[in-house]
Amino acid sequence: MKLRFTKMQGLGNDFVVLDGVSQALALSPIQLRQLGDRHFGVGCDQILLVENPHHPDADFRYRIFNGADGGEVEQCGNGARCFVRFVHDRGLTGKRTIRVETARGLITPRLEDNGLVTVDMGAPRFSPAEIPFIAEHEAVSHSIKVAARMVEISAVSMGNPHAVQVVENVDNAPVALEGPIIEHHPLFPERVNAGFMQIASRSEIRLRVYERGAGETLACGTGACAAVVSGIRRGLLDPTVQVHTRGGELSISWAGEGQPVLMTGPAVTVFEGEIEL
Ligand SMILES: N[C@H](CCC[C@H](N)C(=O)O)C(=O)O
Repeated sequence: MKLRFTKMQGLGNDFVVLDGVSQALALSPIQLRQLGDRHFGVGCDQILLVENPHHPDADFRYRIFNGADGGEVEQCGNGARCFVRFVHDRGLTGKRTIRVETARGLITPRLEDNGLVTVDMGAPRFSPAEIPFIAEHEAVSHSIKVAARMVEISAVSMGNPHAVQVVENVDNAPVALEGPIIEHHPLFPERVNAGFMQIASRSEIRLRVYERGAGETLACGTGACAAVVSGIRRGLLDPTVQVHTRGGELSISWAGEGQPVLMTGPAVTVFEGEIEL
């Protein structure tokens, strides 16, 4: 079948975005993997499928599939910003603040006058069962065995699971070695996104994320949220933090337990295309 798509990126985290509102779309895992393949398909970190909502309070539903394995996941921060630009630029809504149904609840992105997008990502969750993470109790951090060493990680859910560690310098952090080991760690039954955070100051971090089902990406929006939240809980960060990723900057704010995480950053349309699947 011939499929029209829009290629987008948020800080270099790139997406194939599909309009499931104007047309009914149902793609198989094989077709999703083909879309995500950078050699035999379009190529992207994630595929975003925009649909009409099921939830009565939502304007849209958006589903997220990791490009490398076609697996459906609960949340995507950079994708949420691209989603807003997509529905706005395609005239699917005249609203600038949108209620969006995701697999793990409602989020509220807003298209700002300056072209950036601010997303209320909802409140982070820390209980092991909600991550999910196999642990006796909730804690700010847990020591887990990774290769030949013990690593202190903070387990956080932004709807999707994150394990964040603090490193001296992200440029020489063991992302390639430890990322896949943490992603597939037996203590994370649904796998996990592995964050490597360098504390530059109380209001600035540098971050690299080895993403579940995608490998290291140039930026990870939910990873930035999880890193800032874990840094605040460790007493290392203030409530508003500039996050320097390899793809650019995000601003993340969190006022504390039970409060939503706010993320602000860019969303860019790269090109429109058509592919025979
Ligand atoms: N790989 C993630 C989904 C995409 C998250 C990321 N691209 C973001 O911007 O939050 C997961 O499996 O949970």
